[in-house]
Amino acid sequence: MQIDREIRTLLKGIIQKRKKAINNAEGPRDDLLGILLQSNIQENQDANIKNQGLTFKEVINECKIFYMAGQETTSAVLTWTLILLGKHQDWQTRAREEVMAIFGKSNPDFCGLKHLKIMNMILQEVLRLYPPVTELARVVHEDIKIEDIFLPRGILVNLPILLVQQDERLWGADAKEFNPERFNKGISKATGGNMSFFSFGWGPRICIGSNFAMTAAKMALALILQRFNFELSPHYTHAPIGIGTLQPQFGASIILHRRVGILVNAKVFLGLGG
Ligand code: HEM
Repeated sequence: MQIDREIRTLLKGIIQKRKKAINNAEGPRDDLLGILLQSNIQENQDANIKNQGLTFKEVINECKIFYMAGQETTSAVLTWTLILLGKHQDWQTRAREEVMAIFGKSNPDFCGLKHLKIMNMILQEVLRLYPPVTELARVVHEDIKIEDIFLPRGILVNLPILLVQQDERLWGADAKEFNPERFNKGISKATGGNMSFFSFGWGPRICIGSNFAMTAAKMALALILQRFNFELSPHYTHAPIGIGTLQPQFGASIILHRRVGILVNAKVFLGLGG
């Protein structure tokens, strides 16, 4: 695959540059790439810890995973949030009022983000309706019976996140509608204790970046809400498609109206399609 080759070449260049900097006692060592490389350097230097550190290939793979798992997913959530808030102006207003009450015109900070309850409800609802990862797969390693379902060893089980999270039997008649209010009293109240909301996965392999992703999404959204009113362009066509992550197939045209001073209109194009 050409894209894979290109990504690897690109990453190799970045990694080798950093490795050189580390060898010359320059550049940070305590960020993610620095830590991964430290492990690779030890693997190469110390024969006693062979196979305990990361090989160069593994460092490249980790960088790839973190980019794909971290960047694509969070940007997809932000895209869907802008689409939904562009459509549901009442929730956009509520979110902005909350942001202005907490931060005013100051830059949002980490501490204040924790108090954004309405925004949290909105993001949960976006994650429920448009989970960036739409399904998970698990291989069954030994025969197992779950209630009256028998799963033989070796089969592949698909966990359809998107379908479960829009199932009327679990979420009620308005399951397919955008209603952040359902998360007003938290996730367990919204799910009624069912395992019906797992956009970040579940169990031992649950997403390790979920808090980081929520913080990044809240920060970006707070900055946007402070500065712009926005609406969906009349040209927007609703067509979610799963390619790696769940994306708006024809992109998301959003019309921004600057909030300070004279209103200045700007159009941004998010997601796929152009
Ligand atoms: C809204 C954003 C995100 C969503 C919806 C999401 C979703 C998921 C899901 C569903 C899994 C579980 C995969 C499985 O069980 O097979 C997962 C795993 C993972 N996520 Fe995220 N993720 C997000 C953001 C991030 C961020 C920001 C990072 C890193 C900075 C990250 C890093 C990872 C990693 C490394 C794993 C693999 C964990 C393991 O296998 O033990 N994710 N993510």
